[in-house]
Amino acid sequence: MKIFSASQLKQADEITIKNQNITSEELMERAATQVFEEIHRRLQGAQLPVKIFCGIGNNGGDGLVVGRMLLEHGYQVKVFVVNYSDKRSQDFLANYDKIKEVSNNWPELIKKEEDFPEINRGDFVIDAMFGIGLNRPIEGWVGKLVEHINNSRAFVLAIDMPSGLFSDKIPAKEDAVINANFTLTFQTPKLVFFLPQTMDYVGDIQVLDIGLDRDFLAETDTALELTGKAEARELYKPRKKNSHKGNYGHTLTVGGSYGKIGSILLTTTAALRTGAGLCTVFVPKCGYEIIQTGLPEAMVITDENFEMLTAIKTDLDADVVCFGMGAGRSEETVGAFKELLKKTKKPMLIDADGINILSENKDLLQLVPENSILTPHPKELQRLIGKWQDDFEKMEMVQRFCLEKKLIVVLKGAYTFIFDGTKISINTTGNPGMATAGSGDVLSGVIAAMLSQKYKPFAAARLGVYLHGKAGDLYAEENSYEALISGDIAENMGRAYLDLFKEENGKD
Ligand SMILES: NC(=O)C1=CN([C@@H]2O[C@H](COP(=O)(O)OP(=O)(O)OC[C@H]3O[C@@H](n4cnc5c(N)ncnc54)[C@H](O)[C@@H]3O)[C@@H](O)[C@H]2O)[C@@H](O)CC1
Ligand SMILES: Nc1ncnc2c1ncn2[C@@H]1O[C@H](COP(=O)(O)OP(=O)(O)O)[C@@H](O)[C@H]1O
Ligand SMILES: [K+]
Repeated sequence: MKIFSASQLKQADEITIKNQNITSEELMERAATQVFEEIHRRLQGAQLPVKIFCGIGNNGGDGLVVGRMLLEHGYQVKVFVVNYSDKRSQDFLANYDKIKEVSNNWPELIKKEEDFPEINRGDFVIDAMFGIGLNRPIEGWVGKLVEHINNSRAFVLAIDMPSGLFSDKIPAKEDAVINANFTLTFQTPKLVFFLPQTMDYVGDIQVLDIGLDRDFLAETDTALELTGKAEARELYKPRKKNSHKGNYGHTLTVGGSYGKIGSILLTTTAALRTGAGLCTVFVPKCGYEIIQTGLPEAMVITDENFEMLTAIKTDLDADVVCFGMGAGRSEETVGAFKELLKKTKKPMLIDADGINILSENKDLLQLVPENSILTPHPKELQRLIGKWQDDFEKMEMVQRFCLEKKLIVVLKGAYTFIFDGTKISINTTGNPGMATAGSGDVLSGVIAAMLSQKYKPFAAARLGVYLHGKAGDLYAEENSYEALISGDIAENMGRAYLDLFKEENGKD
């Protein structure tokens, strides 16, 4: 699913109005009807106090329409107009009149702090103050109202966006932003829903298809895309019946050190579970028995050194080399990595200590084969590219790094972002149970196996990250977040593949 910017969405609104020969008021009615239907489906007529806070722009207009429909369906509703200015939008005004026609329960104006209503914990609050039109921080008494709503601990549903969130920048620490439990957003999720600095404001997300012009949406290019089930399914390449293990590539996983052989064992197990044809592991001597016993399916070659990697001597012409997990950063290992880089020509997967070595020896970056994939977590990324002011600057810095070095970066997190210098793909699977030792090692094996099965690097990263998260989700559904250990992710790769082709009421 594409992620459009606020200006692209405004353009989409205009083109839709023109091409479908409707008024903007009709489009608002259509959008807000969807919001109403979703709320009605969830509340089922429950008589809890519903308090709707409407701004005076089109987000407020949506709130008025929802309020009217809830009143018509017998809900216990109070609509408030947060009257921060007199510049009411036309569609707001039209709906302001309409709500007065259906009930004597007219909207109440809020003009100052003294007008704030009481909000109780059991209330259902609808935030329709600001949407994608917010262009400066919420100030004065309106900011205080945001605080008042947040402090109430009522359930808060935001229409389109939580008020106070910008679509293209991070609010300052002191800015007032609604803390929503749930956000019903129009047509496309907004980028800020996925950024570490802003994702907590949004709560659960549901996207409502409000029928904006299909051609415009299809033809308009966006750098940003979400990878959900539909996209992952598109990326998947079925196996040919007439095939052999050579078709699915030979993966060489290189890593481990004394006390950290488990990491490379996890990586290689994951690579085999993801479909690598053959796997060879290169480890220090101390890893020999551990790997042979723990994973009889893999072949093992050992370094001359017992505890760490010192020279990666092998004639194997692997389809993909995956380096770094548990490798450590000793001088000898840095030297071994340098030699490995010199002789590797195909795109590699570099993780963990591999990334740290590159950060400490930036000259090695020029030896990394084009289109290789780096899989840092935020700390590793910072060591590699330096500090950023905020998540927007971080994205720019990563894209620049990818372009300059011709690399792909998989930035791991609650939402994992995949960068290739021009496109950014945001993953939708995964859960907090995956915040556990070794889940990154498993991811390296998964993506390496995708490369060995001849997926193009960007696709390999997208599908690999999606399936890795899905495997974690399927395990957690039955066993809890807490009990998940990283080996479970590898064990559940099979279910993640099968799930690609399961229908779930058309949703992914
Ligand atoms: N046809 C359309 O344009 C549609 C728009 N829709 C809704 O319209 C919203 C966008 O509406 P608007 O563009 O009217 O903008 P908003 O309703 O988000 O904001 C209202 C206006 O307040 C002003 N403003 C911005 N920041 C402010 C601040 N800190 N303090 C005081 N005033 C401030 C701006 O001039 C802005 O236009 C979307 O988020 C969505 O909810 C939906 O009804 C779907 C259709
Ligand atoms: N809260 C979360 N939600 C979703 N995925 C998560 C969460 N926390 C961690 N993950 C995933 O788990 C993996 C952790 O990788 P990493 O930090 O390298 O761990 P390790 O070094 O222990 O292997 C990444 O793929 C990341 O996206
Ligand atoms: K809102």
